[in-house]
Amino acid sequence: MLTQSTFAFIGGGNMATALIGGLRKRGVPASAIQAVDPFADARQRLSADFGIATADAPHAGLRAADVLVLAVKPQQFREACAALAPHLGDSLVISVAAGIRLTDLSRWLNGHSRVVRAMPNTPALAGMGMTGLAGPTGLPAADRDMASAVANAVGKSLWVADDAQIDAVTAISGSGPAYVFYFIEAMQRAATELGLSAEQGRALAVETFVGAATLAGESPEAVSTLRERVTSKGGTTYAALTAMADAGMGDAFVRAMQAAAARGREMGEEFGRQ
Ligand SMILES: NC(=O)C1=CN([C@@H]2O[C@H](COP(=O)(O)OP(=O)(O)OC[C@H]3O[C@@H](n4cnc5c(N)ncnc54)[C@H](O)[C@@H]3O)[C@@H](O)[C@H]2O)C=CC1
Ligand SMILES: O=C(O)[C@@H]1CCC=N1
Repeated sequence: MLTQSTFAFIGGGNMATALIGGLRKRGVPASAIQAVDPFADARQRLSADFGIATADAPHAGLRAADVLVLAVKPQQFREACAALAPHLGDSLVISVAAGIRLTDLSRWLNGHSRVVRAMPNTPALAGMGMTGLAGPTGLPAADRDMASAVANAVGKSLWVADDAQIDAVTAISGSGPAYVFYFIEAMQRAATELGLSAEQGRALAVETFVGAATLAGESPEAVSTLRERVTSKGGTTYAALTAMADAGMGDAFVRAMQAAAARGREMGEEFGRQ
């Protein structure tokens, strides 16, 4: 499916780079991918890294793209749609922008209905992304399959029932890598305070995340069971988890993700009003 199709990216930053890398790895030829970015540095990096054609603004050649991926910042989104609209053909349009609602995306593209809202994350750069997807009712099955295939080129994906749930996906897995990095940083800091080197702390923390996440992914058991199995009565883990509970960390984490989802909804209101 992917190797028979053509792709265009509007915005050539972090997320576009991850997705283009994934498509190339899945055998999509460089000649089947193009990108638009007003910044010369971004264009130069894309042609150097992937050998794809680039342009500084939307142009008639975009009509030929089977799939158009919108990967600009939410603040730049409406303007990018306005510049794209006159050159939009019958492409499937996939937006990865946080907060931008499907109805606004479609409206800014003059009622274009082949639209999908996707929320990937930066582990996509390592081929281990997780993407949430939502589409309008009536989205053709072939478009759904194509959006899944694009997302799966950089990891795994799941569909949610409606657009609003993408704000929840954003709060959990879109922003999620930052929470993990935050935790790794704290573990690294603790390691140095406990007499290990920063490098040792990083290796211990990173491998613990990789190992625990792999175990949780492979095990049919509840994650709470896996946690309990590490926690010997009166032992070291119990001491750590008690300190975390006393500090209200579990609740604070849930509140943090609620704040992220709320900000996503707020961005939808803020940018959708325009
Ligand atoms: N970074 C992340 O962890 C994630 C980001 N996203 C979403 O992906 C989108 C892109 O984010 P990043 O790649 O991190 O941003 P980025 O800043 O790395 O890339 C955005 C690119 O868009 C270009 N650009 C600006 N105005 C443009 C226009 N009018 N037409 C075409 N290109 C234009 C910029 O020059 C830049 O290269 C955002 O909407 C963000 O919400 C989604 C999931 C995760
Ligand atoms: O922080 C943000 O708004 C974007 C969306 C998900 C990750 N980064």
